[in-house]
Amino acid sequence: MTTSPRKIAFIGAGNMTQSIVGGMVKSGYPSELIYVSNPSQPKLDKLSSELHVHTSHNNAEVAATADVIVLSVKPQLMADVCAALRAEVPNLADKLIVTIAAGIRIEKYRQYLGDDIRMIRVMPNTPSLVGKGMSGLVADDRVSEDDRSYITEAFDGVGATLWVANEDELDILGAVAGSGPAYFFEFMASLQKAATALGFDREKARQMVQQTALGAAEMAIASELELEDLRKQVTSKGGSTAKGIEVYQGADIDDISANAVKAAVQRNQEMAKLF
Ligand SMILES: NC(=O)C1=CN([C@@H]2O[C@H](COP(=O)(O)OP(=O)(O)OC[C@H]3O[C@@H](n4cnc5c(N)ncnc54)[C@H](O)[C@@H]3O)[C@@H](O)[C@H]2O)C=CC1
Ligand SMILES: O=C(O)[C@@H]1CCC=N1
Repeated sequence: MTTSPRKIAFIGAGNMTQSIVGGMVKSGYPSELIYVSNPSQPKLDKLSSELHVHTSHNNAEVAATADVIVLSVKPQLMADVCAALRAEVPNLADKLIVTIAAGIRIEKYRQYLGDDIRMIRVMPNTPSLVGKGMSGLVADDRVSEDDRSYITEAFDGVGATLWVANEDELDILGAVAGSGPAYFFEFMASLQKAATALGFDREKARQMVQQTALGAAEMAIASELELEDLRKQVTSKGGSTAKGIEVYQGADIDDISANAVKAAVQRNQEMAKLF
């Protein structure tokens, strides 16, 4: 790391923490500087045996030890978890507080943790586990340049980072990239089912789908062409792809994606009010 190493504590060891911590350790973040707390033991066992990070059942203990606290519990638990941290951890204002929870606004965390906290909201996604994450970030105006560089570097280690202008944009980024892996897996599973329905076994169907998804994503990254033009390169006039694409366009795939993203943004906004 080019920024000074810091002790970082994850509160909650669920899917997203496992992905981020796994990716961070793989990218060279020192595991002895990573702390994770969770109520149940099995997830902690996996983290300590495979990644050699510190683990605990005690949120306040790991939070007190760390310079950076990453709040990684479900939004509906956030108020209670923060209340306990506020009661039990001294000098919260001296630490950088990061949250990966969807929806909940920085203003709300000030109510939960104190008006003097400094905070960064990160919206990551699960491909962080394999170093291909996409994380959106937004900070309050108390966060220093060094804090920004530190957290950018930590999340660059597990993929790409994109700073957004405000929390409304983070809700949109979350609906596209945070939730996005689920949309792609849904689509991939549907293609797998289509191939198995025509006689392929699941394994072979999966191989052809996942390799094609990887190839398409890598081509999109490598190319300066518009995505639409890359699509056209595959679609020979009078050929087979044109027939397949006609079916997707007939079902108005643009409309489906627009509605999916709007629904997810709306839920982020609801969670901001609820939790
Ligand atoms: N899963 C995803 O793809 C993404 C999730 N997020 C956000 O990440 C956060 C966590 O989500 P997931 O990891 O998917 O959820 P999860 O349910 O897999 O993990 C939450 C973890 O928190 C633990 N937990 C419950 N009560 C606790 C407490 N009092 N103290 C400490 N830990 C406690 C649970 O045992 C569980 O291991 C959520 O706020 C979500 O909005 C953000 C982006 C993507
Ligand atoms: O479904 C959720 O609420 C979280 C946020 C983005 C992905 N998972």
